[in-house]
Amino acid sequence: MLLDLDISKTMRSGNREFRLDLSYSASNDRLVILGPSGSGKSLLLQMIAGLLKPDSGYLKLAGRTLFDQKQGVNLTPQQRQVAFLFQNYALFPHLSVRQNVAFSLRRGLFNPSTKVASKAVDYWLDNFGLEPVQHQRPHELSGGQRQRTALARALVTEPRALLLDEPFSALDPDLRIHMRKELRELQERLAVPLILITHDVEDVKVFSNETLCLKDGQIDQERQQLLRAAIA
Ligand SMILES: Nc1ncnc2c1ncn2[C@@H]1O[C@H](COP(=O)(O)OP(=O)(O)OP(=O)(O)O)[C@@H](O)[C@H]1O
Repeated sequence: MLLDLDISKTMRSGNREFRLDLSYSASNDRLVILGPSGSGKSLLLQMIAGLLKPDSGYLKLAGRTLFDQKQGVNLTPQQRQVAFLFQNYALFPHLSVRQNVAFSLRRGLFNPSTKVASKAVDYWLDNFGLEPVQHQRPHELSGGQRQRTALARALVTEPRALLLDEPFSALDPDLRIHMRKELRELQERLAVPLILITHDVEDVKVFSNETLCLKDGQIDQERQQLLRAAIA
C-alpha cells in the first residue's frame, strides 16, 4: 500500500481557521491528489514529507509508519527518505546542473565542486540527457531541462517516494504535455512511488491510476465518485 493515513490538522492565522481531516488508503504506486486552491493539498504533502506535524492520527508510506501520535512516532524528513519536488524546482541559481544534482550527496557544509565526481551523478545526468548542459546554471536552461535537473537531484538519493507539488504549472502548454509524458514514462521505468498534487484535471488523465479529490480539507466524495465513473 502506497499511502495509509488518518490525520487531522488545524491551521490558524488571526481569527481564520483551516481544518484538514482525512482518512484514506491508496493502493497504487502513483497517486494524484486533486483539488482547488486552498483545499489542503500542500499541507497534506508537507505532512507526508515531515515538514509539518499533524495534530493527531497516523501516517504510513509504503508500509512504514512515518507518524503515529499515539505511539509517539514522528520521523524527521531525513529519516522518511522521500524526495520533495517543489513547484518552482528550488534549484540553486549559483550552482551548475552537475553541482545541483550532486548537492543532495554532499558531506559537510561546502557546496560540491564544479567537477564533483560521482557515479550516481553521472548516471542521472546521462539518464535525463543533461550531460551537454551539466556546466550551465539554472537560468541558462530550458523549462524541461530545469525540471529534469530537479528530478535528477531528487532521485540521486534513491528516495522511497517522490512527492511533486504542481510540477507542470510553471511550464508553457507544449512543454507541459511533453514533461507529463516524460515523467510518467520515467516513473514506470524506475518504479518509484509517486504522489503528485495538482488542480489540473489533465494531470489526472495522464498520471492517475488513483486520484484523491480534496475540498476544504476533506475528501470531496462527490468529485471522487464522478472521476471514478469517468475513468471506469
Ligand atoms: N502556515 C499557515 N498558517 C495558517 N493557515 C495556513 C498556513 N498554510 C496554509 N494555510 C491555509 O490552509 C489552507 C490550505 O492551504 P494549502 O496550501 O494546503 O492549499 P492548496 O490546496 O495546496 O492550494 P494551492 O493549490 O493554491 O497551492 C488555506 O486556506 C491556507 O490559507
